[in-house]
Amino acid sequence: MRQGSGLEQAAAVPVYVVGGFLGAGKTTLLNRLLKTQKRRRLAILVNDFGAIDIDGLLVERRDSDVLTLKNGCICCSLQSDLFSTLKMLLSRSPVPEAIFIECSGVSKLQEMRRALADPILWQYAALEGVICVVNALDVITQSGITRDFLWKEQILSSDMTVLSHTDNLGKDAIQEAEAKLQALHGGVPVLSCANSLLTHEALFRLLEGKTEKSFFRAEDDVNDDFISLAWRRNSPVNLTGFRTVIDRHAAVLLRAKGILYLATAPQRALLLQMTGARITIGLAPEKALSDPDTRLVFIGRQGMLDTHALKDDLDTISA
Ligand SMILES: Nc1nc2c(ncn2[C@@H]2O[C@H](COP(=O)(O)OP(=O)(O)OP(=O)(O)O)[C@@H](O)[C@H]2O)c(=O)[nH]1
Repeated sequence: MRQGSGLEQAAAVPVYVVGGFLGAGKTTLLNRLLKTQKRRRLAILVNDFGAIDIDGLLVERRDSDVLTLKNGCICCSLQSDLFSTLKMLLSRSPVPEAIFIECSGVSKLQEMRRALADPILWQYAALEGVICVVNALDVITQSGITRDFLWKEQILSSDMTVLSHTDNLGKDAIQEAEAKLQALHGGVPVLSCANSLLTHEALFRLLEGKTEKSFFRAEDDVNDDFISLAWRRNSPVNLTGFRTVIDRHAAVLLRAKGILYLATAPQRALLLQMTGARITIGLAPEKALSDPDTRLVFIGRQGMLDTHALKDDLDTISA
């Protein structure tokens, strides 16, 4: 076990980056990995693109440090916050045994690599691997996302891709998705969430054996393509009105998530998840109840999602 604090430690703390497009399943995968790491003292750094911390609520480890960097992207606008948070974690006593960083869905993973390759930082916190979570349904249906520069950048900058949303797919469809990803990013392991190989041991072993990545050049301003709206309201929301507003803007919403209090059950905090056309509303984690407001984040592309119109529409929903 690692002893001592911060700068006196003998070996660098391993850092794992979990990236992937909006709603791909990064938090879900992270929770799954963390469950298998119960005995280790971990620090988890979660980056939410929106101004409200939702992912911090959804990471289930209670006995670890879960820190959130919100309202921007750690690969660019929040890079200095990333450094100061890592520095703070490394100066704790005892230091964490591993650090997981969940990127926002619009983070460029090559930029994350570049940021974490700082030679001073590397002595204390060394990047062990970059995992990119990819929604298998997007790969199979070749949805619009697969033509997106950022979607490809994230895959091409990773050491390993993990296919999510495979649970409702047959074996052939999963193999098709794996083959398409291999064709895009040959030589890099593709694991499926539904695959029994996806144990933490297998995953970490694969990351340890990774080959050095060739440098993938990212365009500089990809993150400027995205825009978010953080919407808060201190009274419950009428579900029919809410659905009408969501339907009106659905075509340009890439992602929506957050905590919702409905007029029909104002005591119950609900978790809204919307990725593409798929919307689910379920019970929110208990810790969400500490804040009685409805708080939602909506993400879309600049020039397509009209955040002012969306806000105006949301504000008019009756209780
Ligand atoms: N059926 C199924 N649903 C999944 C899977 N992975 C994620 N989801 C669902 O997809 C939605 C988004 O999952 P998250 O884990 O929050 O995705 P994310 O990549 O962290 O999202 P952002 O950080 O907002 O980009 C949630 O409703 C999840 O329950 C999967 O493998 N199968």
